[in-house]
Amino acid sequence: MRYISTRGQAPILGFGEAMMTGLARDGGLYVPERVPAFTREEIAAMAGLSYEELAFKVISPFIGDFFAEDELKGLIAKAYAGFGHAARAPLKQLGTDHFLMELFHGPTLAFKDFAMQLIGQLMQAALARTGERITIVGATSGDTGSAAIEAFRGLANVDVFILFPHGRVSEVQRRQMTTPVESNVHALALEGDFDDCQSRLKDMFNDFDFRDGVRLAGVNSINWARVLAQVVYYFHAGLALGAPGRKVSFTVPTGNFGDIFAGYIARKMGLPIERLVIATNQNDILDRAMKTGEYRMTGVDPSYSPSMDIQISSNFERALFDALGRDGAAVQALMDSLKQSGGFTIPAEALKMLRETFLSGRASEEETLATIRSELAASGELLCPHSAVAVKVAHENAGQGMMVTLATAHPAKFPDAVEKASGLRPALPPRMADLFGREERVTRVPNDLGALTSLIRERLGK
Ligand SMILES: Cc1ncc(COP(=O)(O)O)c(C=O)c1O
Ligand SMILES: N[C@@H](CCOP(=O)(O)O)C(=O)O
Repeated sequence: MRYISTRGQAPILGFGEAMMTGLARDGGLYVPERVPAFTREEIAAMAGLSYEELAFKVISPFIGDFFAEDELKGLIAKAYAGFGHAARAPLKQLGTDHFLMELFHGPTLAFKDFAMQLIGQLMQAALARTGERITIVGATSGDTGSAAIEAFRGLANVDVFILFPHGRVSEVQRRQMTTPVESNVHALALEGDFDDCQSRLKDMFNDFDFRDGVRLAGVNSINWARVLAQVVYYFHAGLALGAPGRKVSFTVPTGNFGDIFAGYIARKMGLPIERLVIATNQNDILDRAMKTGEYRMTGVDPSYSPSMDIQISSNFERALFDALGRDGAAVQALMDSLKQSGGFTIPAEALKMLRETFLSGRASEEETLATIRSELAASGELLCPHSAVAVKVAHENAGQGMMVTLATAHPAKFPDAVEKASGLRPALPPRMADLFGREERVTRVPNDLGALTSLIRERLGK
C-alpha cells in the first residue's frame, strides 16, 4: 500500500514511513493511493468477531508488509487491553431507529484512545526496529493531548510536547495533561485558540531544519494511522446492526473532521453507510460550508463543547482531495486561499460529490444543554456536550434508516456544562478520583513559532 499527499508534491511513502512522518513535506496530508474494498461476503463473514479481530481485518490491508500478521495481532491486543468495557465500543439504544455508540471507555475517557492506544503500540514497535528517538508534538483542543500523553508517557525514546489553548479546555482535560509526572511529558498552554495550536504545529513540520533536527513526529489526525484506527468502530457498529444486509447512517460530532473522515473511508471500503452527518456546535464552519458551498472563517467562540471549537478543520482537506478528483494542485489552491483570504468556494462538482455522502447540522449552546436534559429524561443517558450536539443533529436527520450517533467523550470530562444542563455532576472513575489533588506542571507559551521551537530544542538539549 502506497500513500500520496493531498497536495501532490511530496514523496510517495509506505505505511510505516507515512505513520512516522506525519504531515507530508508539501504541507498536505497522506492518504492511501487507493482504498481497498471488501466484498459483501467478506463483510458478512466479519459478523461475530471480537473488536480486536475486526480491527485486524479492517486495518491490515492498509499496512502491507510493514508488520507481520502475528506482530500486528499482538499490538492490537495490547492497545485495547486497558479499555473498561468488554465490547470496547458498546451500542446503547436511544430510540426505535437510533443508537448511541459509546467511544469513551478507554484510559482517558474519549474516542481518541481508540486510535492513540493503537498508534502508541505501532510506533513503539517501529522505533524498536531502528533504535531511533523521536519528538512528538501534538495540538489539542482537549482530548487528543491527554490521549497522546497516556499512550507515550514514560517511554525512553519519545518526548511528547502538547500545545493546548490556554483557558479553553475543561479543567478535567487540562489536569489530565498537566498532572502526569513523567519527565518526557511537556504540557504547553498557548496564548491562542486550537487553530493557533494546530497552525503552529503545521509550521513546525514545514520548518525542515527543526523537523529533521528533532525528528518530529505527529499524532494528530494529520497522521493517517490515526484515521485508520478509527475506521474499525464504524464496521463494529454497522455489523452489530445488520451490515451488510442493512444500511446504517452515522452522526458524528465534528471539529477537525478526522472522525467522520474515518466513516467516509469505511464507506469506501464497502460498509453500507447511507449518510454521514456532520454535527457542529456554534462554531459551524463545516455546516455552513456544506449548506452554502462557502468555507469561510468567521472566528471561534468558546463553547460548552470545547474540543470542537475549531474552524480550520484539518481533515476536510482529505475529503476535498477526493471531491476534486484527487487533483493536488486544486487542493493547494484552495488551501492557499484559506490562508490568504480566510476562505474558499468549494467548486460546484466537488460540493455535489460531498453532498452525496455528507449531511450536516449545528447545535447552539442552548440546544446543546437542552439535549443533555431531554436525552436524560427520554433514555436515561447522560451525554457529554459533544455527544449532545450530535444527538440533536441526529434527531433532525431522522429518516436516513438506522442511525448511530457517536458519543465521543465521557460526561465527567465536562462536569460544569453537564451539571448546568441536568443538575447532575458526573463523577470521574475511581482510578482518576484524585485528579484534582495532583500537582500540575505546565508552561505558558506565546503563539509564536520561533519561541516554541526554541523552547522545544532547549528542553531536548538540541
Ligand atoms: C469529545 C470530542 N468530540 C468530537 C471531536 C471532533 O472530532 P474530529 O476532530 O475528529 O472531528 C473531538 C475532537 O477531535 C472531541 O475531542
Ligand atoms: N478535538 C481534538 C482536536 C485535535 O484533533 P485531532 O483528531 O487532529 O488530533 C482534540 O481533542 O484535541
